[in-house]
Amino acid sequence: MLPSRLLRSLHHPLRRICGVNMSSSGEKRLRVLVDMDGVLADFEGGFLRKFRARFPQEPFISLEERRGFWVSAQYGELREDLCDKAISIWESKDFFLELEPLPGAVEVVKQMSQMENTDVFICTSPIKRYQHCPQEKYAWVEKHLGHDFLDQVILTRDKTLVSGDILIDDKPDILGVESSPSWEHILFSACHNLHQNCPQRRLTSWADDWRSLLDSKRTPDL
Ligand SMILES: Cc1cn([C@H]2C[C@H](OP(=O)(O)O)[C@@H](CO)O2)c(=O)[nH]c1=O
Ligand SMILES: [Mg+2]
Repeated sequence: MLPSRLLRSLHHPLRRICGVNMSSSGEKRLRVLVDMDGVLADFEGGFLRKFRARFPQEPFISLEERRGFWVSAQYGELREDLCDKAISIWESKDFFLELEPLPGAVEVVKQMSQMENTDVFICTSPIKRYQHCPQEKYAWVEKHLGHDFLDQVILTRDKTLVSGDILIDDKPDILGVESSPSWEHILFSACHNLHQNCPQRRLTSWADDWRSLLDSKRTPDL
């Protein structure tokens, strides 16, 4: 490990060679990965609204009764054919684009990305039926966060490959080919994970103290 004063005096490319992600003031930058569905965009609320509108005669699962990450799994348990009916909702055009932002989400992401020594990326998985979803995820970010924020979008089916200090995500188990991802997974509370006893630290909503959470990951200036 190089002494901090020497590190600070190094030019940017050399800092990179040393593997240290430092700002020009010499402080380490914090890289925050923020999930989209269930964290920024209200997937569960949007799904329920559209499911009930499209299948008004069918039984549905209220948000209070939701258990387990996969919506289609719980609908399939309710009645086998409801699994495919559920899937048809998020495979439809405009489903992802028309999701409402979760309370506070847009404001917090804007504030977070303006914080000193903080890089914010949206890290989201598209569904494999790709006709609408990937394009609509970009369009959602442009609509709610602005065109420039498109530089901060990472679409991947494997979040373990993305490097960061924290990943704020509502899915309790985030698995992939990398068995030791660089990020700490912060579980964002959602109707489907509220009753689960998960080992991760939680952010209960965007009204929760996300600033302290970020600060807890910042390493003091060397
Ligand atoms: C099928 C399904 C997808 N999703 C979200 C998670 C992924 O987005 P994200 O990574 O932004 O949370 C996306 C593709 O699976 O849809 C749910 O949240 N619940 C579901 O039941
Ligand atoms: Mg999610």
